[in-house]
Amino acid sequence: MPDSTARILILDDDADVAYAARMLLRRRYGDVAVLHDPAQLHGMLARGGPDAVPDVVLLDFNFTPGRTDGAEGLAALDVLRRQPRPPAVIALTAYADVPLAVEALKRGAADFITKPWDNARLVAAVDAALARRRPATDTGASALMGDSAPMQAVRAMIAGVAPTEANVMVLGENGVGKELVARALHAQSRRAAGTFLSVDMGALPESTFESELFGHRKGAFTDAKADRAGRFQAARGGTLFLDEIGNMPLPAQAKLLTALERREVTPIGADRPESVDVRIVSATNLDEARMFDPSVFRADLLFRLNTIVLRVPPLRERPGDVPLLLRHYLELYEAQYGRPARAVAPAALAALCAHGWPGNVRALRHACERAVILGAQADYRLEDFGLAAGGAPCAGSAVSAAVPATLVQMREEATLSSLEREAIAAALEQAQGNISHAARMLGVSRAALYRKLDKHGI
Ligand SMILES: Nc1ncnc2c1ncn2[C@@H]1O[C@H](COP(=O)(O)OP(=O)(O)OP(=O)(O)O)[C@@H](O)[C@H]1O
Repeated sequence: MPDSTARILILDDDADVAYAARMLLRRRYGDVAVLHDPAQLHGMLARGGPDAVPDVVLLDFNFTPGRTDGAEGLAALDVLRRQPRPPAVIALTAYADVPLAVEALKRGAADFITKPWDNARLVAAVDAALARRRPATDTGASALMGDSAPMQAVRAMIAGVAPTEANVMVLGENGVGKELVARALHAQSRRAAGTFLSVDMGALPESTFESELFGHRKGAFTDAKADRAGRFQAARGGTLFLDEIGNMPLPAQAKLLTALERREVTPIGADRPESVDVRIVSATNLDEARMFDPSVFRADLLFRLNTIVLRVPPLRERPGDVPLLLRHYLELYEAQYGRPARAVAPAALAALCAHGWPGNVRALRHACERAVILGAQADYRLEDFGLAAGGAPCAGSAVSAAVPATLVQMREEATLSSLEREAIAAALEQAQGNISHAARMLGVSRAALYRKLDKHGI
């Protein structure tokens, strides 16, 4: 498949060769640049920024007339391989020089091609190099399900905004899929091969905020036993997802603002700042009126973060997505628990589509898991999902009982782990999918609850 976002660089001193390669490749790939001298490569890399390093480099090995030892190309290859996100390099050699090609492969080239090349072979080599460099990701838009008009609009907006460098603020209630949207933005961006790092801003204690985000130097404070990179440095070249941004204390907001304004951070104990190249995607479940309240959020920080605002609609505004999501999560849990595939009874499906879903897709997911475990009929009935008509959990259902009551319902086969899982599910139900509230109910931090959600696959 041609990749219209791929960036290719041809580094060859022979203008005719470079022209021919460019004409061939620009029909398939987004951006095909040509340089004639390795010295120009240094200039390009020194400029920095996410576009400085291409995805694939077609690299000639001899530049000075009369030279055939390949040393200039090998030196350029070493420079490229030392980049934080090195491009895939395809060695071009005019001499069918096998020892040189082998040396290039040993030093990290992805492939080699001899000149004059076969067009189909060159395109295949570039495609293969790109595929290896961009790992397939299923956490992007494909995981963001829903064909309703509002979700199609969200997807179209992701596709439009992702390739830009604009900071994006994702707004929406708990459980609507804000993190999935952030991941899709990253997966469809030019930074896709870089890191996607998620930070729960609401859970960062004020005392360690700076060290967590910006890093510290050994000895900067009593516990600083070694240098430590912050999240900004760790996400270099990638996307930093600042989740629950609306829960940040005001002093922490001031520090974040300074970092974003200057595009540099100073680790605690360091005497000079470090520039950081990250794209910021942030998210909050606060509504816009709250975000514009200066006692909650600094306006100057808000304007830095919300260059683009992407609203993810609550599930009740897109009931057309409910059948697809039900099918997806029922099948997922049927497979996980080894239960037979069952259909949702028509009356139950109608009621589930009309349900308010206050905890949004996360609550639907939990309801599906409950139905798979507890459903005892040939098809799923409404009561299997543990929901009441208004959107609140059904009174008297096991998972909607208060957390301690759930814990008291000790069954013979119950393990500590299964009890923990039930307690978490019950707390999430009661908190209607609000992670902060559920964490408070369970007496753990949000970060700890997220770890437990991961552990239990919730
Ligand atoms: N459109 C969707 N398709 C499939 N699964 C979804 C979708 N939206 C959300 N989910 C699932 O719902 C759960 C919650 O999603 P996510 O964490 O992205 O929501 P959130 O808005 O970031 O929540 P919170 O505000 O509570 O952090 C996850 O299990 C996610 O996989």
